[in-house]
Amino acid sequence: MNITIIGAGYVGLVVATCFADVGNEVVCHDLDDDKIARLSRGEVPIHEPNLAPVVTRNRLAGRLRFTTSDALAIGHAGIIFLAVGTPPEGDGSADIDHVLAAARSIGRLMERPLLIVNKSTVPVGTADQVRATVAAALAGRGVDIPFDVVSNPEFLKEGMALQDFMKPDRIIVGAESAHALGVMRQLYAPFSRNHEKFVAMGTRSAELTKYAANAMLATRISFMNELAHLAGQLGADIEAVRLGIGADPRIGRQFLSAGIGYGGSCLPKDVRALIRIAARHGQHLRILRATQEVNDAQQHLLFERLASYFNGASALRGRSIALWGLAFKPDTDDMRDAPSLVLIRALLAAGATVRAYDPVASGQARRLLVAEHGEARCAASVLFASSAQEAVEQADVLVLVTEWQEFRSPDFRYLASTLRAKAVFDGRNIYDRAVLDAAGLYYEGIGRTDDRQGRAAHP
Ligand SMILES: NC(=O)c1ccc[n+]([C@@H]2O[C@H](COP(=O)([O-])OP(=O)(O)OC[C@H]3O[C@@H](n4cnc5c(N)ncnc54)[C@H](O)[C@@H]3O)[C@@H](O)[C@H]2O)c1
Ligand SMILES: O=c1ccn([C@@H]2O[C@H](COP(=O)(O)OP(=O)(O)O[C@H]3O[C@H](CO)[C@@H](O)[C@H](O)[C@H]3O)[C@@H](O)[C@H]2O)c(=O)[nH]1
Repeated sequence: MNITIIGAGYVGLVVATCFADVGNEVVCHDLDDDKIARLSRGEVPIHEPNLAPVVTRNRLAGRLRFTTSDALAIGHAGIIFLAVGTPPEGDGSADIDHVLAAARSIGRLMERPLLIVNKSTVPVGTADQVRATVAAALAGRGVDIPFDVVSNPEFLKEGMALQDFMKPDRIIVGAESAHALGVMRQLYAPFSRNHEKFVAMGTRSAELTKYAANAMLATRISFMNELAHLAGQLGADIEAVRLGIGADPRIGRQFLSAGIGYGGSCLPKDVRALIRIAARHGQHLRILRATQEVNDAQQHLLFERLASYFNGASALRGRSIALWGLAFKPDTDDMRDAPSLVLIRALLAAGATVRAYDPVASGQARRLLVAEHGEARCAASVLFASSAQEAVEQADVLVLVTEWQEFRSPDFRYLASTLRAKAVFDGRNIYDRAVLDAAGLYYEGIGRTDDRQGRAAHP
């Protein structure tokens, strides 16, 4: 089939690549000249494991093309996916301007019947708005060309995007016509071979399903983070509790890891957007508000622990804090809503300096911090190290922020010899207190047995 994807970001590029890889003729369109130029000459602008070779083989086979021309993109296919950004507005509502702008272009340029498939995460009722926008543009041209609008939210995770798309748990399709549903079934047949993954419903249910899924995931995380505080105070270990409850199939093992709060481009923004959607309908989503409140506090936890360890935030002035990991999770360079930024901002405000290392996200982090603090302040306060080892040299303490594979088994004796205050704060519970004790390092995790939580710990 001929398919067009509008938006070549973390989602659009993966969707375009995977559809091309199963034999479709795909055109991927973006407004960003630089992104399209890089993609057209074979560069993949995001860090996503295993994506680059699949982009390359499909590009070289001629099945995957990139363009900034909306006329070319819209003329290419009978199926057009919208995978543009839906960033948060000031009050947390999802901004669907990019979605509606793409819909207007389609209405202005389409010359034949179309299936318009929305993949962006959008408020309930957006499919109806897309339909109205396209219809208005057609009416403005004085033409009547049939089209359908389908909601097909995406559930891929960054860092695992290719396999999530190629082997999805479910394919949610909200459609109001049997014809649209039939085309979507055919399109997704290669990804749904071994068991039925296709779940058909109305467009509004599909739109809500996306928010409901992310809200549930966020709530599990906040629940575990809140429980971790209790575990720490009671002398229990949240990691043991996690294993214990995760063994119950009604609960399941995934998304129970306590840490420094959920971040990324989706969970924080989608929780806030769903709260706003409900508020507009007079509903106060109590559970979700608590989820967000716990998460906001959790993102500040490591700073509070550090302040407490040094006997007060004012004692952080002049301290050098090493950070391992900047991205909101491993295997991505995405810094959107990364908890590391909350920690860095607080450390800089307290007068500390930061030595940060991330295998791939340092460039994005630097851009964001320079935009916030200016080039000179950033250069004076944050060193972007080129290795994990360089980050800890001359640092007082180490904070593990992102659980990249390469941080899992460090030389603790080396850390004990190089860290001036000989302390490790583990924001992801990946280390074993006994091993650090043996190496002569002070250890604090999140809700671990014997966490002293910084109480007068530093001599
Ligand atoms: N990132 C994820 O893991 C993920 C997963 C599932 C769903 N989503 C949802 O998918 C959507 C896209 O997310 P993303 O992370 O890929 O965003 P992104 O910011 O990485 O990419 C969006 C792209 O759309 C382009 N764009 C904007 N308006 C355009 C227009 N009118 N025409 C052509 N291109 C246009 C931008 O230039 C950008 O390259 C969002 O609604 C997001 O919530 C994201
Ligand atoms: O047990 C856990 C699991 C995750 N996290 C944190 O939660 C955040 C989000 O992680 P994850 O969900 O793996 O990453 P995303 O790529 O943001 O994916 C989420 O958001 C996407 C965009 O909507 C959805 O498509 C995915 O299904 C959904 O998992 C990260 O900061 C993680 O560190 C935890 O703290 N504890």
